[in-house]
Amino acid sequence: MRKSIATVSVSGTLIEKLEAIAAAGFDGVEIFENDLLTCPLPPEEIRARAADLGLGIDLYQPFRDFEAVPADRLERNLRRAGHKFRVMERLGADLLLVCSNVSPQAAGDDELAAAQLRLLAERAAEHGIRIAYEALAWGRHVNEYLHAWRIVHMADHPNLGTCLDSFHILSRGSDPIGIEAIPGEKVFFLQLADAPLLAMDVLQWSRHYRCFPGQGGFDVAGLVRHALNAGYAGPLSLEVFNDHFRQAETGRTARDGMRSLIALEDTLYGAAHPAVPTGFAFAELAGPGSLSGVLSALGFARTGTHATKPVELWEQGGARLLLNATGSATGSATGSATGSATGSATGSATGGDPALVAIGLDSPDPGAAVKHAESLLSPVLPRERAPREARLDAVAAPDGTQIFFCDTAWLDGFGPSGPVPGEITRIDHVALTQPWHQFDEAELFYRSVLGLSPQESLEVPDPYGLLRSKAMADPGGRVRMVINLAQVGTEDLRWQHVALACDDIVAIARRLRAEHPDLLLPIPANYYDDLEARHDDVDPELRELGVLYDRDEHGEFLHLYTVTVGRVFFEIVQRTAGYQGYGAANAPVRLAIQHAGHH
Ligand SMILES: O=C(O)c1ccc(O)c(O)c1
Ligand SMILES: [Mg+2]
Repeated sequence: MRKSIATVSVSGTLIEKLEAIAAAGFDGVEIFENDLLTCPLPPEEIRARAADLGLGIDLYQPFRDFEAVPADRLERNLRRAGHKFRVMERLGADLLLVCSNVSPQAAGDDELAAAQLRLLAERAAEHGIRIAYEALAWGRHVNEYLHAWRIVHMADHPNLGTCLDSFHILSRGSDPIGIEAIPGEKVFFLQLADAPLLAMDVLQWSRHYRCFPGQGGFDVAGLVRHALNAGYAGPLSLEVFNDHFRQAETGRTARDGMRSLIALEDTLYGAAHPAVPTGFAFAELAGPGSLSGVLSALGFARTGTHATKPVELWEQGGARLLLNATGSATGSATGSATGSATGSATGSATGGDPALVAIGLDSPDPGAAVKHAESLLSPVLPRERAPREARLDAVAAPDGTQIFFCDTAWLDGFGPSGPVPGEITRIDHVALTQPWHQFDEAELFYRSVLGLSPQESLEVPDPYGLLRSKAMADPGGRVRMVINLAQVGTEDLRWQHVALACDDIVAIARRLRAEHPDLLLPIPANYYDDLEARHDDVDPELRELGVLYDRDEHGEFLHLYTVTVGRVFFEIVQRTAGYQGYGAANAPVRLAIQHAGHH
């Protein structure tokens, strides 16, 4: 389908926006009036630049507060519209978005609204222009899409149709099934935006928190399906007002928008994800020395050294960690030695401190997984194949973390290794703090490229700010990823952690307290006083051991944390009876203690 995007969705000047939008592969744009008014070029030149870039100008918008007004205001509104029509002719745009009137002067009179919109459509027709009437969710009288359609139907003019906007429809909780009652050819335009599910004033929600489909909580694909069923054949056009997108890198946001539409089309056409990962093969930590002591203390044993690279394999139960002694941007030793070529941020951000640089995922079909990732515009990392080295398919996540799709052959590079019995059974989850402007991009990446489904979304208080957190998991709960966004004053908080699953955390905690008392994060007595006030059946030994506790409707969660080394710390977790969360209630306690250790 034709893919478009409103210029308001990305940062930059109008020309920068057009260039980035074209580079990302879009077919067309909606030009926002503000971008035109602030552009030094005349409309004819903007038109020429767009044409040179291969972009159609699919829509010009918005035209506000037109309909259902007193006669004197109608005259002024028509005069204003006439001016816009001439601008649009110079621009080569033939569709004008008119959004429903928000003014207190508007009358709640559908017949008046229809008559005046008909008049507008007649004037527009003289210029070869069509009008798409859109119900804003906060319109004074018209704020439901079917209401806007009733007025369009009543006005009955070939140059007047409706514009559907997924945000306005879904934010009000309207059922999008009603779209199927609108003749497809009368839907002149379809705007798409997702949003996190927030309980707030709808105008503020729309103007600051919209995001690309697949980054929020709306079923945007479901709505599009209704429009297609109705016979809609126009563009899918992203229209996103977002405070972060307005500041982020233009090209990157445009590409992410394109990724979102490609993923949406995959959903629409029922393309099943070709290779959802089935488990963690490994987590790779780069940075010399200090981590091996922590791993030994946690019960890991070094079981192999890579044939050609300074990388060690450490194992315990089904958990595998790679220690990469280089700690440099050359990144993962398992597959490519040139991850930096993709613009990986990992190395430079690490600055030599231990950091998590790569995640290996057990994949039912690594080749298909990487092809799918590539179709979603993820940078595929170059592969090197040294003797005895497994060929590995990898892509870069938005923050530069390398994601490897593995079959079991990757282990061959480390020579024969036997099972290492121990208390740890496997990797439970990996948590990565994202740069502030890449959080939404990371969510879309993990959802679309890996096929993970969103779980809980939280805001966690930290002593110096607020941490936004989002969890995602595969259907079997074997691959769990948590992405965090640190909004913590001036400090660049970039912690990452690997959570390790076990079946008896009390035994592990007893041993660690006895043998490595400085390794564990100390938990305040106030925490346990409160815990005992909330639950009268919690094992009192948890207090002595510093084990944290949570429960949900399914089961219990016990966990503890190590101190942080470089950017990395470890968590040990024990889930019982299908507990699905991550101990969110305890996150503020952890953050406060971690910060205390850093000051
Ligand atoms: O926020 C607004 O005013 C606004 C304007 C035009 C639109 O298409 C829209 O969805 C919202
Ligand atoms: Mg809109």
